[in-house]
Amino acid sequence: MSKKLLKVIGKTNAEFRLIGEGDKVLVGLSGGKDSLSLVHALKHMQRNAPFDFEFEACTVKYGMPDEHYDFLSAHCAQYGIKHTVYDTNIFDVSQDAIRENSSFCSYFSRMRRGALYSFAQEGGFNKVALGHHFDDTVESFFMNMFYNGTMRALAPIYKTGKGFHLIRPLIQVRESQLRGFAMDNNLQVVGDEACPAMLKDVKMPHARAATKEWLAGLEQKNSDIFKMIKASFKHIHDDTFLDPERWDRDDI
Ligand SMILES: Nc1ncnc2c1ncn2[C@@H]1O[C@H](COP(=O)(O)OP(=O)(O)OP(=O)(O)O)[C@@H](O)[C@H]1O
Repeated sequence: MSKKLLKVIGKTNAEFRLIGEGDKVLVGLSGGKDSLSLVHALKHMQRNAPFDFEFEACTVKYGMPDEHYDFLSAHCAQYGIKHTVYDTNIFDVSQDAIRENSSFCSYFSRMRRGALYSFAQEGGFNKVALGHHFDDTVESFFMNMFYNGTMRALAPIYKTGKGFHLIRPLIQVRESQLRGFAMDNNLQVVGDEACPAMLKDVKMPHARAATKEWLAGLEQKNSDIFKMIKASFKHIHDDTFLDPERWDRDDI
């Protein structure tokens, strides 16, 4: 893993106090480049950080036909990472739960999150880590603004109310850095074939793809744009908007 990538992850960990002494962390491992990078980054952190923590990985299996994660378990075993494939019937249940042409992405993501949380609770983990990166949070920010009418991004850490925190150690890493890591190391990654929606006759989510494309176009014209967005995410003047709750009336 490049020093630059590890430095960003270490800095994020310190800045938002994500993982510390005595933590027991469960990593949601899809097998995609992001969560695979995450387990390797945590392995590095475990060897080098001045604090001790435990972590293991869990892959939620949807119960689709031909859904196998043996190579992922073998990969984890090779690097001494404990990995569990958590069997669910999410795919079967979804046949009734999702109407044709309705939003499947949020459904599967919600169900998957529920399964991961159950596994975390059963195993006594105090943190659950996901592989979201900086491009994800920027896309979510603009999608929330353009399609949901809210200003929110993806939090680096939050308390779930289920007895553990959800953390995103890669939240300041660019997606291209993770793609580079996977390619440089010839990692076999799980792609879209692991997405249950691929087997269903439902609408594909265009909003994220469109937002990604829009941002890529902007970055082509101004290569500093993501640096500027990151700076702006750290300098929020929340009393300059139109939300009355953000105003301190005594101050005006
Ligand atoms: N089947 C799964 N089992 C466990 N965790 C998962 C699974 N699918 C996704 N996750 C977790 O949720 C995060 C966000 O999921 P999403 O589908 O948006 O992934 P992604 O952006 O394609 O990332 P990745 O490259 O890790 O698949 C992943 O990075 C991973 O930590």
